[in-house]
Amino acid sequence: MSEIAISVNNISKMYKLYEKPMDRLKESLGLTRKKGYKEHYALNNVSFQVKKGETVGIIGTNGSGKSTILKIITGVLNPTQGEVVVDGRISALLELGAGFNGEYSGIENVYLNGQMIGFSKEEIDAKLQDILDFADIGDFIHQPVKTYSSGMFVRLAFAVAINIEPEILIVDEALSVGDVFFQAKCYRKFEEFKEMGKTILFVSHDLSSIGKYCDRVVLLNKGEKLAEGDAKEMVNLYRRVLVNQYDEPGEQNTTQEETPEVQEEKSTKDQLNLNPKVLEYGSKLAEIQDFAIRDKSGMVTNVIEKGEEFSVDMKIHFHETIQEPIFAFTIKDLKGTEITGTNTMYENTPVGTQKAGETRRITFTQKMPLEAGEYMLCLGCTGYRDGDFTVFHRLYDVCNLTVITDKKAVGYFDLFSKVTLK
Ligand SMILES: Nc1ncnc2c1ncn2[C@@H]1O[C@H](COP(=O)(O)OP(=O)(O)OP(=O)(O)O)[C@@H](O)[C@H]1O
Repeated sequence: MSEIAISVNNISKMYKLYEKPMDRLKESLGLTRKKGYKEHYALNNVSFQVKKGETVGIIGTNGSGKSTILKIITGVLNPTQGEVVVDGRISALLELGAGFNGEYSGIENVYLNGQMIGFSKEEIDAKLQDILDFADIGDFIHQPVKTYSSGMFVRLAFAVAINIEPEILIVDEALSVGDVFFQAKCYRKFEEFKEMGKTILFVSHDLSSIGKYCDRVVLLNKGEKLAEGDAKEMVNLYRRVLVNQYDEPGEQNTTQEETPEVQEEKSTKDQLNLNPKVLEYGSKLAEIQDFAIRDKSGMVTNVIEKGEEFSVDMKIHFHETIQEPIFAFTIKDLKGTEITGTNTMYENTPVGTQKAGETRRITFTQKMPLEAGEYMLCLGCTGYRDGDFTVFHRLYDVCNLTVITDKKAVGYFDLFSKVTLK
């Protein structure tokens, strides 16, 4: 019996991107010899294997080809080149609701899905209760699925996918939808699956789950396999990709060798994943010209590990003499709630008088207590002029801050509890 559950061999997927819809029509009717399209490779010669019983993660930036490879493996999409060999019954959770018919009720869809994978009505009858219990969506199960919220959709799809006893489970991000309890239930099922020696292939942006569950990780970048290997190593490499610090082999670029000192001389903010729609506010008498988030080694990055030291720094140029400016940073969640933050006033760090034409660089260094997730960073320089509170410069949601961890906690932050047992 083969050791390999999934073998992806030199897979490429090319899309023709037409400049004008008419060009597509002309070509399909054979009316032109001119190539009116650009070739876009969603995947370019990608190969990897998944052994039976392994949990393998696929990571990569948006558009790197993660969903495309899963669709090709599950047969939803045909590759332009290459082949995929699968050994074992696959159950896949791809895009929301894929394989569901919106007009049918939840129950009808359970039967539809089961029969598509090759189960008889009797076999599905026997599994129905487990599916309904796992989905736990009450009477909605009798409603057409087009009336479901995305969370309900995922509950039902996941319940079907895992209760039909697949040998290979393929999941595309679905777990990020739905409430935390349901996610926890799904991850428990993941662990059960792993223990039963089943094969799991999953795509996620949640680097904590990748680190926790994957035996191995494939890192895709711009449609190509950049590397594959140990989860921690790949997550670290991915962090470099995220801040454009990964050099492709053969590129005349030395950023990978850069020390924090070399980075210092250049603009640091451009090494971060910046918000293109940053909102600015203030008189700009003092202007935030540059900033950075750094990990404990001093590397500029948007990704920080929970519990590790990190720093936020900014470079401020003073266009006018200002007495006692206040430098501040705030971390918000994606809903805009201020989670934490501080400033030089709260930290009892008097800044003194800054003369017109001067530039200062201020660094806040602290441990990251926040729970894994996505946050936004805001920066500010304020103060008092003639007794009135004045905003000199504020940058709202200037960049994202991703916190990763393989140690979970409940809620927004970790208490870092010490546990004693007597
Ligand atoms: N039908 C299509 N026509 C043209 N291009 C497509 C099509 N589907 C996908 N692509 C392109 O293929 C590339 C890979 O897309 P894919 O959805 O696999 O990326 P991904 O890594 O899953 O991204 P995300 O993290 O945003 O889900 C992207 O550049 C995308 O724009």
